[in-house]
Amino acid sequence: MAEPAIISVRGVDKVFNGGSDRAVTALQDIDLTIGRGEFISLLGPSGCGKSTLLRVMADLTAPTGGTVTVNGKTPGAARAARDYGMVFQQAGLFEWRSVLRNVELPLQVAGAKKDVHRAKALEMLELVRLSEFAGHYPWQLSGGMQQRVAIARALSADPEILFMDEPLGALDEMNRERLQGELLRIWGDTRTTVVFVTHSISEAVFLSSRVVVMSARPGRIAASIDVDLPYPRTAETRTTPEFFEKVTEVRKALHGAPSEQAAA
Ligand SMILES: Nc1ncnc2c1ncn2[C@@H]1O[C@H](COP(=O)(O)OP(=O)(O)OP(=O)(O)O)[C@@H](O)[C@H]1O
Repeated sequence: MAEPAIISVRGVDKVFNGGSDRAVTALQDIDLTIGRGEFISLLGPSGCGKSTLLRVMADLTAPTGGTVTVNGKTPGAARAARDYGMVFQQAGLFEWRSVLRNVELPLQVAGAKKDVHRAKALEMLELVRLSEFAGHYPWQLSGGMQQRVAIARALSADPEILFMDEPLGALDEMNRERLQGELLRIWGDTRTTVVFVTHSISEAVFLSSRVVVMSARPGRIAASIDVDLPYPRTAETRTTPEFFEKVTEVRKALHGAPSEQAAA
C-alpha cells in the first residue's frame, strides 16, 4: 500500500445484542489501513462480517470498540461531507423517476442548483455509458444497467470513496464479468478508492489491487494479499497463469482461515 491512508480501522470490535444470550461477535480486533486510490476487496465466507465491516466504515452501524477514520474524519463526519458513495446488491432505484432523475437525486437533496445537478448527472451517465437511457425508467433496464445507474448515482457527488456491498451478486455470470470490466474502467477514470465486498475469489482477484481475506465468526482479518497483476485487466487477464496463481493463493488463505462454511 504505497499511497497515504484514506481509511484507518484500529482495534475494531462489533458485538450485536451485547449482554444478552443472543450476543453475536461479528468483528473482533480488526486493524485495516486502506490507501488512497486502492481497490480493496473484503472476501470471506457468509456471515464472517464483511458487510458489518463495510457498514462500520460507512457509518451505517457503530462499532462497539476501536476507532475508524475515513478521509481524516469520523465516519459520521465523512458521511455528512459526502466523502463516500454506496452501492448495494439491489440497485435501489426509484421506479417513478427516470434514470437521469435517479442519478441527480443526491445532488438535488444536497441543494445543488438544477443546472449543476443536471449537468453532473449527464456526465455520470456518460461515465457509465448510459447516456441514451437518460429518459428511461428503471423497469425498462436490465439488472446490469440498473447497477450502472446505481454506480452513476453513487459517484454523482464526486466522492473520494466508493463502498460496494456485493454490487454484482444478483447478476448472471456473463453480465457480472462484463460489469467487472466496466467497474475497472470507471475506477481508472475516477481514481476513487473502492472498498468492495464479495464472496467470489475470482471476482476479488480480477478487480482488486489488494484482497483482504476474513475468517468466519468472530470476523477477523486472516490475510491481506496484494494482487500485482497489471491494469488494465481484460478478459485476457482471466486466462493467464498469473491470474490462476493469484486465485490459488487467495483460495489457500481463505481455506486456511478457520471457517464455518467454505466460500464459493
Ligand atoms: N443487525 C444485526 N443483528 C444481529 N446480528 C447481526 C446483525 N447484522 C449482522 N449480524 C450477524 O453478524 C455476523 C456478520 O454478518 P455480516 O452480514 O457482516 O456477514 P457477511 O460476511 O457480510 O455475510 P454475507 O456474505 O452472508 O452477506 C453474522 O453472524 C450475522 O448474522
